[in-house]
Amino acid sequence: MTTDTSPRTFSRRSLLAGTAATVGALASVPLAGPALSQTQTGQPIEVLVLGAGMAGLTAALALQRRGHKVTVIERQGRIGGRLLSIPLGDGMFTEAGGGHFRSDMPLVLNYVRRFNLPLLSLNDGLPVYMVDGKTAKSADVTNWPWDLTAEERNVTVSANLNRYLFRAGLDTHTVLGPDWPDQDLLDRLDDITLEDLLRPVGASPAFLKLLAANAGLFTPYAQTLSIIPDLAYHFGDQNVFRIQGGNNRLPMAMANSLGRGNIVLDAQVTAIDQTGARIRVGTKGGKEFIGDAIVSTIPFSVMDEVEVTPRWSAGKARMIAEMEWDKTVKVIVKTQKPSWLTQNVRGWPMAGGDRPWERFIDITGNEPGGHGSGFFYLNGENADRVLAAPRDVRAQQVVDIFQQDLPGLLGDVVSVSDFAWSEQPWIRGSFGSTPIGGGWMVKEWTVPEGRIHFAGDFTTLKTGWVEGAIESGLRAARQIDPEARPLSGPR
Ligand SMILES: Cc1cc2nc3c(=O)[nH]c(=O)nc-3n(C[C@H](O)[C@H](O)[C@H](O)COP(=O)(O)OP(=O)(O)OC[C@H]3O[C@@H](n4cnc5c(N)ncnc54)[C@H](O)[C@@H]3O)c2cc1C
Repeated sequence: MTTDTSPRTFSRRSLLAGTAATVGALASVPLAGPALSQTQTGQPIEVLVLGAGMAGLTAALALQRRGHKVTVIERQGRIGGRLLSIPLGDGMFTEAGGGHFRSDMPLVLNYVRRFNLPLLSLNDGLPVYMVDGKTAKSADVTNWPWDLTAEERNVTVSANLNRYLFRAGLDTHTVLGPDWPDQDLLDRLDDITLEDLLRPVGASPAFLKLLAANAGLFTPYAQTLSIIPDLAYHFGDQNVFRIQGGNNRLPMAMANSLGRGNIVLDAQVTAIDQTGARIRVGTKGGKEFIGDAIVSTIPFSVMDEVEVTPRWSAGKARMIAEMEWDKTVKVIVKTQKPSWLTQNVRGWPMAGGDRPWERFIDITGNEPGGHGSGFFYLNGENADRVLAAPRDVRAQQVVDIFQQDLPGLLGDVVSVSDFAWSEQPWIRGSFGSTPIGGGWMVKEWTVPEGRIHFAGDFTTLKTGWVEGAIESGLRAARQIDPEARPLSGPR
């Protein structure tokens, strides 16, 4: 067995199709080797990091800084995972994955600052809603045509939500803390949907529909535990940013800092064996790596393609099998101008409704180029409908429905395309989240499996957010070396 750490080029390549599934069944074999891989002797060890997304790169940098030898093994021919920027021409970029950061994301912003990356400012939402066949602008709050209660009238969706969360004993600040939730809250929020939480404290069905139009149609039916941090980001802070030239510049900067020779691309991990004194990792192309500890950021949605020896413990096998993954299709639109601004409509989101287009997000902000830029966000049945349509027309169909519903809002459309997350073989989904009653996973994902430590935004309640990915990478690094730190900024 050899450890291959030879430098690779970072060229894009077509994605490999998945291998035959090798499902890790319930464990019957006890794990060999030490329970934790941390160097009790204080000596540097060799760590294999699986996945070159934000979680993996965070862990790798933090461990390298402590003197450990780190090799990042990445399935794709590119760095960044779900930070994936796509050029739109005229110097503009859109984002297939992570699209924006907020000023209440200290870990992300500190890395952005550390690498001196320029930020664009975006507008937060001043949307138009189309719900139950009725249309109203968010700005015209006094004239909303829906059957809201007296106390829900004349205030925004955000203000209503924050009031209801307060009544339910929550708020959009505390829930973003690293130690949230405590056991009592976890037990309370585990078995209920957001609707179950908000209806008893006064939320009307009409308000819940508007909330869904703003935050995604799945929102009222999601498990409260996993949706609350998501709502806290969307409704707790109004300062929205992205990186000029593409959010993918952040993981690229981290990869450069790590040293490209420490990252092996086009290497799909298919086997992990930790029965021996050292861990062995095999890839689809026949490469083999040896190390003392693993940080795995491989999304659980594709973990069935990895053969682990010994098999996963019962808890890990159940968590991997039961975590729920969204599909999410983005329909990407470039327009001649951001003409919606003249109609007093803008931002994240710019339009929301119970329509097949679901939500349009305006990410133009102060990006140079002069054009308008945005994307439709489609999940669940809306994503299914797009995915079932012929590939060459499916994105345009979404735009056509929107143009009929809200004529003139987009102005002249220059280009339309789509990006479907369920079609990416390296993840086969967009966001992983805990199902109703899945609160037990919150502890499970923090417990290492022998010498394998888990990271990835899906191993946090900040799933679907880069802040969660970074938090998880630091957690895994500290399990290996308690002194591991980010490059700068808060712990
Ligand atoms: C549609 C969408 C919109 C989003 N919007 C936002 C947003 O506005 N703001 C925000 O902060 N976040 C957003 N996010 C979330 C953000 O993109 C993620 O939190 C973050 O990029 C996840 O990083 P990660 O390292 O945890 O996982 P990933 O980036 O998924 O990294 C996992 C890596 O593992 C690799 N891998 C998979 N299998 C193997 C294998 N067998 N062997 C080796 N490597 C493997 C993958 O190729 C990938 O590079 C969005 C995500 C999506 C999908």
